[in-house]
Amino acid sequence: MQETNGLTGDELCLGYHGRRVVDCASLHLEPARVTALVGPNGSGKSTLLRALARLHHPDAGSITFPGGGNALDLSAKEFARKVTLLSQSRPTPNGVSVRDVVGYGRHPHRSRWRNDDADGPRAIEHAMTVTGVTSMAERAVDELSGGELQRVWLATCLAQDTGVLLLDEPTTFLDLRYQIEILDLMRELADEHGVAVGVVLHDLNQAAAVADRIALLDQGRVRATGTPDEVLRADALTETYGITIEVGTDPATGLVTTRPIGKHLSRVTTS
Ligand SMILES: Nc1ncnc2c1ncn2[C@@H]1O[C@H](COP(=O)(O)OP(=O)(O)OP(=O)(O)O)[C@@H](O)[C@H]1O
Repeated sequence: MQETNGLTGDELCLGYHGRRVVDCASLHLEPARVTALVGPNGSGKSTLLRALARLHHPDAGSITFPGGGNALDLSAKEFARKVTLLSQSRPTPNGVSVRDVVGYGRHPHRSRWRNDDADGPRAIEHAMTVTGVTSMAERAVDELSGGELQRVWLATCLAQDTGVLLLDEPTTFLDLRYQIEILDLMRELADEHGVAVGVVLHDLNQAAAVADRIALLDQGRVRATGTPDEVLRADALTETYGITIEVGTDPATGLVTTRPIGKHLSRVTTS
């Protein structure tokens, strides 16, 4: 495991056009751990992740690597060798092949004047294999389905080969198989390669299953952080989401499970 993996946002204040949307939020992404950010729409998850990826400048607070190095001091290329973000939406280039888009991930590893990225071809092939896009390598990305494209962008991030991987709703658009494979991949990257993974997930049960730690955001504040058992509490979730959420234990796995209760359920619970 690389000891330099990991990233800490401390007391981050973030806003748009003077409107504060994240208020003194701290988030510690540990090496070899998956940290899930959960919370309602608009609670600030993407903004916080984007700030950690240096795509949103903080009004206050710090972003540091283990050992105290200031993430904001690095050049863009140095930073991109350490941290990557799979964002919710990226502009899709026209007529560019899947293999070439995945190759974009190697940009931080290439010098300006010559192609000296010896690990590049292996990293690109590996990233395409684990995301299941090898069979579409020569296709143009603008001809792919939403889920196929999501996997290509994930492959691009993996090819970047960073110690910190930030993923904003990576399972969106994906069918069940690829949702589960991406969760498995996150665990593998953390467990076998020591990567610090920070991931925004809406599915609380997926978060409980994959994450070592969960941060629950509520109106721009981190309401709770800890293990899934510590954070996924019925009272806190019900208050945060504004809907009754029951919490239990999955008898098959022993994992904490959550069940939002909607009126539609009365159709099956009353007869
Ligand atoms: N580009 C922007 N300009 C102005 N306000 C923005 C912008 N992006 C997000 N916001 C606002 O910032 C707040 C936090 O948004 P953010 O996208 O971080 O929330 P989120 O928790 O990721 O939400 P979701 O679950 O819907 O993706 C929201 O009130 C949102 O409307």
